[in-house]
Amino acid sequence: MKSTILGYPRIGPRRELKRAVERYWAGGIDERELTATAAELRRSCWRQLRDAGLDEIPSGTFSFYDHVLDTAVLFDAVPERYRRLGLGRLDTTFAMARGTNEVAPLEMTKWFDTNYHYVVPEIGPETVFRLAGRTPLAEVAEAREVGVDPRPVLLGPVTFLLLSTASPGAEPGFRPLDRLDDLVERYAELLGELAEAGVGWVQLDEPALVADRTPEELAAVERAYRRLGGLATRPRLLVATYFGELGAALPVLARAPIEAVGLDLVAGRDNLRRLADEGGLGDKVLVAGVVDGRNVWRTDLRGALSVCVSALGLCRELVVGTSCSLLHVPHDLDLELSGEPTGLDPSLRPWLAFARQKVDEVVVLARALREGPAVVSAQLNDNDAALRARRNTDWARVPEVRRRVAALRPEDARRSTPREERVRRQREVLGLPLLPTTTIGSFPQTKEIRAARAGVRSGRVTPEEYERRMRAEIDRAVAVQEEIGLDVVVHGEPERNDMVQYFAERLVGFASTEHGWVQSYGTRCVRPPIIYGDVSRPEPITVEWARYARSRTSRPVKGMLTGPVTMVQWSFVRDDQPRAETAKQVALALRDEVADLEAAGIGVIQVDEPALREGLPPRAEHRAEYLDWAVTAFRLATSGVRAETQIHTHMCYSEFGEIIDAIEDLDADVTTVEAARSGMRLVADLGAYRGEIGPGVYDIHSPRVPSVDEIEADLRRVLEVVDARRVWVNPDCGLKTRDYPEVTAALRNMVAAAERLRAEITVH
Ligand SMILES: Nc1nc2c(c(=O)[nH]1)N[C@@H](CNc1ccc(C(=O)N[C@@H](CCC(=O)N[C@@H](CCC(=O)N[C@@H](CCC(=O)O)C(=O)O)C(=O)O)C(=O)O)cc1)CN2
Ligand code: MET
Ligand SMILES: [Zn+2]
Repeated sequence: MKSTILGYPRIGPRRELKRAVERYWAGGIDERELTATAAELRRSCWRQLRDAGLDEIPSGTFSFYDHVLDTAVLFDAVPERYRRLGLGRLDTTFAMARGTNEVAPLEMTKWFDTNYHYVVPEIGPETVFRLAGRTPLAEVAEAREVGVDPRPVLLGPVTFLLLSTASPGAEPGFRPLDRLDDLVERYAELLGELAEAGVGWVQLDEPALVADRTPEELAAVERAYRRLGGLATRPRLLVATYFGELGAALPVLARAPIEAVGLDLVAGRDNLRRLADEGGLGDKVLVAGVVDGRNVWRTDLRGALSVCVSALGLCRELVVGTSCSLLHVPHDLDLELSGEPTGLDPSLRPWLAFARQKVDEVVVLARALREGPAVVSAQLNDNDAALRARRNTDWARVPEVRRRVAALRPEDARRSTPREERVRRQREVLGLPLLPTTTIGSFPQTKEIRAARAGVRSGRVTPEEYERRMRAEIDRAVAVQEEIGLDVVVHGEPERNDMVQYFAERLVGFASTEHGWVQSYGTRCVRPPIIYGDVSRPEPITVEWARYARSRTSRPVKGMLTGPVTMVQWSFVRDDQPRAETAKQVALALRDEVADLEAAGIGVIQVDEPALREGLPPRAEHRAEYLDWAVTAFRLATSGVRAETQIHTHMCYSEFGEIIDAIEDLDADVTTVEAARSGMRLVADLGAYRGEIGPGVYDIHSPRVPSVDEIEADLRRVLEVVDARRVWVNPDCGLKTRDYPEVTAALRNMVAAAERLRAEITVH
């Protein structure tokens, strides 16, 4: 009985990788220096896992940007337009991720239901799969240098193709999965080389199997693993699944000619029951994912042990593992300085485990199984005490918050005036032109803004000086918008470190970290807050900033909040009550903020819900329940306002169709969504949509400035489907990652495009 993890964070405990990559992009260091930093990070990670006593250590979980992109590059699935740039491997990879002046980047989308984004590979009939590099072998050699014989991790071929999109030139019926057999041959080649290098085990990740899959897709899984399992020389194969229940894919893997299956026993609690029903794994190894890779709570070790014990009879051998890669949790709890003003509350610390601590947990569990619980009794008792303290604490429960939630009535989640009447009244008070222009909220987070924030934390900048600088930033953002002629103005969010963390720091029930960084995409990271207790709002959060912005312009100012679903989804949530309950508490805190903004004369209020789609469960059977509480939470937050107050919401993802009814159900007056980055595909779903809608016409993820013609063409496509009186003109998302010069140029073009169209449309 051994211990393992499915993957480890790669940005480095101090975000060393982020800094190095961004310096490389800026021309500050060369490729040699960048790769040296990366190699050192990998080595120190392996040493740490080795010293922790982890039995089976993964390799190949490092990436400069994204592991799905790396898989595409490894198998040479590089679209011709990037190949033509004639760049080296690393720069080609970065060009695919970020674009260049000549070529737009590949699309990027959410990795299952997480806040991690992957780069979407483009696969067509023309793609020639070829083993274009030997990174997995090189990393094995590197790990061996520090005394670790690793288990290379590869994204499995089925998940890789299911996550890919058809290349633009492909015939309408083509699906990337059609290319499975060709791709599997290249995996076979790689497995052969790894075997030759003496690699004992390889992990193939197939998380796509926890979503609903067609019989045809399951047949593809069967075919792929029959082929790979049937190779004469190959390492033993672990097929790892995570983020939920395997369902019908479980028997397929159970009978495949592979040596081990990884099951998520945290998000997929039902996996074991199903496995028992199917008669177990036979002579296969089970990697039992009992330590949660998606949350930061300390594992209930005795509970996890009993899960493992109940699984012992279902497999030949059990390996204790994490439920998924630890990519989704911060590096190391020990980096948090408790007691400092910004630090983690010391009383929370014994309840928590970050990646490094989770490694210790799997090691302890494996020892307990191997040698009996007595040998780790000290750890088990310490764990009991921490869990007991958490259960019995009184500061996580606030009776007033609970009473308020219990007293909610259905009408609290309903606006008192029907949409049509609201539209009429809002039109009167706001007096906006046809095709009103606006932005999504944030303006560039400049170096100066971040330095000011770092300064006020360290005491080098006084709070008064900080406030003065933020007001100056608001002045700047407002002046730019007025000068360009945007109809609904925002304050620009300079005072926010992050749209979730900023609110979390000001709400009771949330804790924030100093170093708890988690990769979101590429070099961009977030510090997800920790919801440990009942949530309430001690005082107004955004009102003074909004009021200030309002005093600087005669145009309507849009107040800006992060919605309850997103606050929950992008935080580490408490696991002692349903998410729905937590979301209601957050919603009520936001409802008060909405009311205060309205009272301060802010007539347009945006409540962002970019995580609404992402939270959708992978299996259809769980979706209605999720959408029900998610929609209710949003409505609780927003429905307390007068008919004249215009509620906006914003979402930045492209798969709009699937949840369009739920979005309609939010009953927001205006919804702005991502569209440009995904080629305005969502327009197809808008036919039946009744609310006002702003499909993004400017892809903010790229430094490219869209031309007036381009924006106009995108708008025309929207106007073919949606009545002009319901169309707004805005970018895909906030502008915080961009610079002022490109933002000004792009917004100018956006306003010009709106003006051109207004001039030709007559509305009756
Ligand atoms: N939580 C969340 N999830 C999201 C999004 C989002 O905005 N928030 N947007 C979507 C895309 N994801 C994104 C995730 C992160 C960032 C982003 O810009 N992150 C910043 C960090 C933002 C932040 O927390 N900033 C802090 C800390 C900044 C910092 O690094 N400070 C320096 C010091 C700065 C200096 O002296 O100049 C340091 O601590 O070392 C602040 O501004 O205060 C980054 O990685 O660079 C953007 C998009 C989806 N998911
Ligand atoms: C990821 S959605 C971002 C919404 C937020 N209001 C912003 O503009 O940054
Ligand atoms: Zn957005």
